[in-house]
Amino acid sequence: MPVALVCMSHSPLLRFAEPPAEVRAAVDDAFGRVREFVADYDPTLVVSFAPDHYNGFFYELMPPFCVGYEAESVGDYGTQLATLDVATDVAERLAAHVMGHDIDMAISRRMRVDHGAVQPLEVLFGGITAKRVVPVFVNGVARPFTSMRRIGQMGAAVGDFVRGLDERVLVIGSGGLSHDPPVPQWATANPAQREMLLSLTEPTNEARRAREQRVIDAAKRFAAGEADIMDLNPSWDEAFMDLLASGQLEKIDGYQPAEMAAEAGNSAHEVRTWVAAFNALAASGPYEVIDRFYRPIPEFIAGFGVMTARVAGVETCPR
Ligand SMILES: O=C(O)CCC(=O)/C=C/C=C(\O)C(=O)O
Ligand SMILES: [Fe+2]
Repeated sequence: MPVALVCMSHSPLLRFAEPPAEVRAAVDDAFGRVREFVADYDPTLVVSFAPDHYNGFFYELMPPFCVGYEAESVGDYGTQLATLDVATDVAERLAAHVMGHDIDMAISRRMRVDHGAVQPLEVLFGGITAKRVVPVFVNGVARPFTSMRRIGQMGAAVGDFVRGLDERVLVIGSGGLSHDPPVPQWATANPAQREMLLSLTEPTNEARRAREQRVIDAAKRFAAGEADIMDLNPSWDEAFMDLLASGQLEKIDGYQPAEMAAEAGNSAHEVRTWVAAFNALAASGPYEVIDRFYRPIPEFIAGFGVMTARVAGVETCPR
């Protein structure tokens, strides 16, 4: 059955920063095109590969990837607070399928997702309960990271399952590209931050707002050239998107975590979701990229990209 793909950056600053009008218009334009692509395709099921930012997954127990059988959002950065319409039966079968193909997929019967998973659903569907979804967490912030090759294999195993479904599946990859927002790192975290990184202690509204304000303030300083965080790396981003567009996914297998962080920032590991999504699509055959957008947007602390793709030669549009 048909498979289509949307990969897109997310940003906690989407509602809290004002890039130059021309940049905001270009992003809105790209979002408009991707919405049109998805509306034409009219998926019956979404498989969403998304990272988390210590709102649902913590160092107490940090899997490289995990399928949610049930999921609720935490409502961070003004995103929707709701229970997702998880296709539990499909999620269970997906986990069993990939585990049967030697991928040690973790599962959660009570997954929490944050803006990383929620924003694409909001942008594409106007809300997070609009479509049946299978959420797949992919660790993109917490060292150590599994190899990029393994992420590709996981994505391919998911894609192998998906192509056997009697559904119109949209795979989403959320996050990336080059960026280095102020997500605490265990090695340099203070005791209070380590407590936060370790385990879920439900933050008060006040604590959550303070946590968010720290990121919003950092973005303002970054856009003014005053923040002590890594620059965006448009050439790294374009080279990565070139590889995805070329179909040579195996060339991404060799990306090394330390080099990724050094060249593109600590949160560049979120591109793992894109790699999983493209490999899932590629399991259905050679694909073609339909649309590609990229802008380095310091106000969002993000090399901000959007790509859409579908299996080549297969008419995914019902009209
Ligand atoms: O609250 C914290 O300390 C974590 C900060 C955070 O959530 C930052 C998120 C950044 C992104 O999602 C991103 O730029 O991809
Ligand atoms: Fe993120």
